[in-house]
Amino acid sequence: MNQLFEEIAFVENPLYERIIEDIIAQKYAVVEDFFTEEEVQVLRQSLIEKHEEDVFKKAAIGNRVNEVIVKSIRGDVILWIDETHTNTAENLFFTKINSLISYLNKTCFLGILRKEFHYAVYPQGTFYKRHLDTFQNDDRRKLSFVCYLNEADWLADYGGELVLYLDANGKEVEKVIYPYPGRVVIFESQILEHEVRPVTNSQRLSITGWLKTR
Ligand SMILES: O=C(O)CCC(=O)C(=O)O
Ligand SMILES: [Fe+2]
Repeated sequence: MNQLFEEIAFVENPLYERIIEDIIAQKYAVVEDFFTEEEVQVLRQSLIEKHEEDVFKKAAIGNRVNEVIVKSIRGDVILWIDETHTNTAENLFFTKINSLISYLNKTCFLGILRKEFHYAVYPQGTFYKRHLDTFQNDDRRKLSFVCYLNEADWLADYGGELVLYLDANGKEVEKVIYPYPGRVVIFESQILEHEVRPVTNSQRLSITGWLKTR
């Protein structure tokens, strides 16, 4: 009876199915409609308010217990989001993230138990050199998630492209992704090297995070 109930309760989600198919086929997914336009606006406002409070810190490399700040590698400033003290914007963000996680765990047995997310601001001239999102002796990050919160009139020539380095039958190819507002990129943290190219115009805004096994 219980089992029957669970089978009826599972509703296929076309958006999540598309994300899963793309990640299986190409190790990444780019989604334009993960959040609604209003949600993107609310999240962007939340980032801007917190950034104005001057609580962002220079981003480090290495994990949280072993971090160093190296501006020649990355120049963004970040603020970790505490899921136990969320505002309305962060609440709606985590509602969607949690729904994705529960879907992934049900359909792909990914075993995602933890997550971590931060706001990020890349001031003009900053970048994040080519890297992998996993650390030595720490392979808990499974999927990387980025949502861009730039202004609606963000142009391709403002820089700040995310470049994924893909393998095409042994040959490396670049997948260039522009940080247009609302765009979400999800990719395999342990496989895809990537970089953020220098930002040439004002500042580049985003939320970045990781779905982790423990
Ligand atoms: O903002 C992006 O497009 C990617 C950021 C990134 O690679 C990171 O924070 O590890
Ligand atoms: Fe990264």
